[in-house]
Amino acid sequence: MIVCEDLVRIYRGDGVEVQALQGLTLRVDEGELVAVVGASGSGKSTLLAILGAQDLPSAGHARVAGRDLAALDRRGRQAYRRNDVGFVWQQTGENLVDYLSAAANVELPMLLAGGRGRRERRRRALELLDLLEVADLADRRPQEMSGGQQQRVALAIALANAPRVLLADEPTGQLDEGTSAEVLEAIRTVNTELGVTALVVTHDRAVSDHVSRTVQIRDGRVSGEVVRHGTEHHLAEEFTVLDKVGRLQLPQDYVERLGLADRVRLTLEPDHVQVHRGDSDRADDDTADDGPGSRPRSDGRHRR
Ligand SMILES: Nc1ncnc2c1ncn2[C@@H]1O[C@H](COP(=O)(O)OP(=O)(O)OP(=O)(O)O)[C@@H](O)[C@H]1O
Repeated sequence: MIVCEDLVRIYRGDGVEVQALQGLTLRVDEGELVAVVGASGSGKSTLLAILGAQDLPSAGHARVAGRDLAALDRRGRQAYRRNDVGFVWQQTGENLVDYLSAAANVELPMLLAGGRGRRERRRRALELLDLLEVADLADRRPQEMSGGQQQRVALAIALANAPRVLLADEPTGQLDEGTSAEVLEAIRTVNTELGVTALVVTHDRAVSDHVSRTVQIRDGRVSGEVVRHGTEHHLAEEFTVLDKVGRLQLPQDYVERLGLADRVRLTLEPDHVQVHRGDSDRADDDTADDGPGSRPRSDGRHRR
């Protein structure tokens, strides 16, 4: 449903060049709920602006719901943004028109798209508000709601025209921890109940608890992925750069988690290299048939 291939976005200005995306590749299947997590400045908003057809990549391809975003003209972009994707932004106030009730806010995108009568618009608005557990607030205006309630209404607005894809930029950025968890669960509800493919962009790593897959980005490219099985988190892979002389930098969380320090032990396997703590036991110490070129023991002494 979402395919990004080698996306590059370079901002130029005042003789300075910023490479916000540096070859980002990402696939999200239909019906998936995926989080993109990265520190400030890692390129999250740039990615979302491209996926939202508000910006174009300097190089690479982006396809959403079967549409090549670079090929859309102005009308095509408008239709895409109105019908194919729904957005939720960080600023709770930005998602809602402050002088309209929650229900009228949800009806507005349907009114702009045309095709649905007044009763049908109202029926759908109430149905969506009900799914998001804010049906009792249908007649309230934004300032009469909490931040979490506003984000639930914002989700209903984003889904009003039944988009195939939901894009959320830091949807919990202004909320406390508990409310954030509730809003992320609400996104999960619409993902499972309506089958909408959802991409949530955030700096909050706790999002991994609420999505099936978390993609990490660093310096404008994908640096790793966490896949969730039930309550278990499995770090699927992490990418790093090997320099010309063979040095590589291990991710800090790997170093901390495994207590790697100073001297580490490398073992060459047929198709990969393992990295162990320098003081760890060698699994094969007792069984290995020491051939020529015996390796140093973990205590630094040679076997023979
Ligand atoms: N219009 C622009 N002109 C120049 N540089 C920009 C522009 N927009 C973003 N950048 C730069 O591109 C890089 C990526 O920015 P981006 O906003 O995508 O990051 P982000 O991960 O969303 O950060 P945050 O979490 O702080 O919003 C940053 O170095 C930023 O300064």
